[in-house]
Amino acid sequence: MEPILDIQNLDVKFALRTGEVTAIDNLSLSLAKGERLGIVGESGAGKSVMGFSIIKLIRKPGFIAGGTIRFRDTEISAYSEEKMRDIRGNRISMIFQDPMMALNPVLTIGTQMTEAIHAHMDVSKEEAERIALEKLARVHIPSPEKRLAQYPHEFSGGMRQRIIIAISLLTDPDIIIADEPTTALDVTIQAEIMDLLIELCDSDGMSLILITHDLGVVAEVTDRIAVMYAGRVIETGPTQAIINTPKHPYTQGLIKALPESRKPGEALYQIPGMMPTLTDIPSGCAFNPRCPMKGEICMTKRPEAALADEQTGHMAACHLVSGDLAS
Ligand SMILES: Nc1ncnc2c1ncn2[C@@H]1O[C@H](COP(=O)(O)OP(=O)(O)OP(=O)(O)O)[C@@H](O)[C@H]1O
Repeated sequence: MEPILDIQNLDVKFALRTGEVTAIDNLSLSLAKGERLGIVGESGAGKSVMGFSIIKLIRKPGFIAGGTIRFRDTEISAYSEEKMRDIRGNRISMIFQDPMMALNPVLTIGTQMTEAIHAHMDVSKEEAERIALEKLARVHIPSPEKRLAQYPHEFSGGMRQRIIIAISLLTDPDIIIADEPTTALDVTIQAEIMDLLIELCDSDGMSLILITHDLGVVAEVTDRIAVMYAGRVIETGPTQAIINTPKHPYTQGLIKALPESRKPGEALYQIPGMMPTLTDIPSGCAFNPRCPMKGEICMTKRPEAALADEQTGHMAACHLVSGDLAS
């Protein structure tokens, strides 16, 4: 299927006083229409920087140093800031962990929604209100007419996130990038918001990029997963393949660390060590200091993505998968 978003060889760097560091390293990913893609990895893997790069919201000292980003059949990586505003918050929306950050506490929900509509669409006040009501109903907010006149503090955390999703839907976007959208919410509300995102993708043909450190959540929600480590995608494939037959020792560790993998009476597993900082990425495979299966070659040669399953496109950047290291 023709991808709606296609990222090729993306490099993002930060110009620090001590020199340039690479936050996203030669990343390639594509997203099909209606597809739900999960981006997982521990803190510092580069998930958020990747999400911001897609909508070109990388601020100094960060910059996109190379690669291409195609949205539909247009290359948007070369777009000016002005042209990008037609895409951002319009065709591609991004939502974050804390809905309060995105809402103005002194304006009613109705005002914020209609302002967002007028920023992208030339419609009357009445039409803007109609769209706002329709989207609030779309995200299952009860009594939307009454809710339009209320302020953000009058809503619960879960309801505020629904409002953010409603705002992100105002322009019927093609893609929603959701960066840890439920991390601040309790588990039941988290599941409701995830169900809502699935419903919106299924019914409206919208695509979703779900960024989270929680492999358990992406397993429930996504069709495909990309696992990131130190700015690279180290494994990608259909969700079931990643969960059931992970190939990269890092992904295997993430799965072992899931609460549901714990056996009764055992302590919760933790991958030893930490994600490297950008100024200190090990040579060879960046995961080598933490890898239980490393060999000589892992210390010196960086593994390229190798196909683990041709049919599904399951790939892993590991010398075990390429056959350079005997398992
Ligand atoms: N403005 C910045 N200046 C320098 N380094 C930055 C900046 N923003 C992010 N980084 C670095 O880029 C790397 C990737 O950060 P990013 O926020 O994308 O990670 P993440 O996987 O989303 O983690 P988390 O789950 O904690 O949000 C980190 O090492 C981070 O320190």
